[in-house]
Amino acid sequence: MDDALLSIDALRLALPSGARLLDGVSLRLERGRILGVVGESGSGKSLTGLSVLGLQPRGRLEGKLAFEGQDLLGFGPGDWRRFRGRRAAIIFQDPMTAFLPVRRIGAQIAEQIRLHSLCSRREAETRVIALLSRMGVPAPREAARRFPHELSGGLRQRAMIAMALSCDPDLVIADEPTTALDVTVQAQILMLLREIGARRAGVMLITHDMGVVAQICTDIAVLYAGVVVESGPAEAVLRTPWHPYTRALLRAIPPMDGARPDRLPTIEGTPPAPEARPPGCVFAPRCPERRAACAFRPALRRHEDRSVACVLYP
Ligand SMILES: Nc1ncnc2c1ncn2[C@@H]1O[C@H](COP(=O)(O)OP(=O)(O)OP(=O)(O)O)[C@@H](O)[C@H]1O
Repeated sequence: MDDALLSIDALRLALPSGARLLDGVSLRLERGRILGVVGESGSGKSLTGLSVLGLQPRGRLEGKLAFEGQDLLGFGPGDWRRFRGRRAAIIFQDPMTAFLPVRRIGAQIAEQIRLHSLCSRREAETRVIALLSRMGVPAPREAARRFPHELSGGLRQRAMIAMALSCDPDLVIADEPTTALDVTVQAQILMLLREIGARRAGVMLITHDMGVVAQICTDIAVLYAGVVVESGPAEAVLRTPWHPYTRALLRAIPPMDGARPDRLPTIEGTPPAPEARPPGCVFAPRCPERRAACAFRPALRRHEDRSVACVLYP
């Protein structure tokens, strides 16, 4: 039995229309590790995170999705209610999506605490203040009494992280948690994520920012068109990327020192969106046959053409 905190194997998600959004995602996350899930827009990062919490769009989800060896695909509504918040929590990019706009922040976090643990209203309120304070929210008592729109973006984000951590989840999925924040607040949020990892929880950090990944991740999984094309310890993937797509992603980061190129290299061969692929077309990011022809885009004719993938027709 696989005893990883989270183990995903060949996960596929297809919409009723037949569009394949995830095409074989495989990754593992151990306790105390921070796994950076990277890839360009539309590669399936968020859907992978949402699937772990059973929040993916309606469609056919196949493969293996296990939490501490327990099969998540067999979960019923009651299992998901107990699992979400208590065992696993998600932090979104936009905290306004996590909070109800018409209820005070503190009341919403307290409700989450009371949903998963037997404690009085007063105990829950005390825990909310402690949590907000641990997240570095100044004047936490006052902040708890505010409505979401009355807090700055950075404070709202911390309040959402406080809510996500309120029941001490073993797994935290952070989906672009710092994208909308200025660099100082970004650094503080990354420190918080690092602390969560240090407390033996597992963190899945979904981002397109390789700089963030290099700063705090212990492991990396690179997604491309719904498939993990490369994964491994962060240092190894960053230092000696194996897949051409990973290499292209790293080349696209603006250099911090030395002369800047006039133009950053772009990534050729962005795969067509799943819904745009013709029926029967197989997307093969790891095609071992280097001579395989790609009929979809002229730029992708061969692997040698700096392309990162090929699309094969039956
Ligand atoms: N609810 C949905 N219904 C239909 N298609 C969807 C839905 N959610 C996402 N998709 C499609 O699935 C693919 C992967 O989306 P996903 O949001 O996981 O990408 P992502 O890698 O997180 O991108 P980004 O970095 O822009 O958030 C995209 O082609 C997207 O259009």
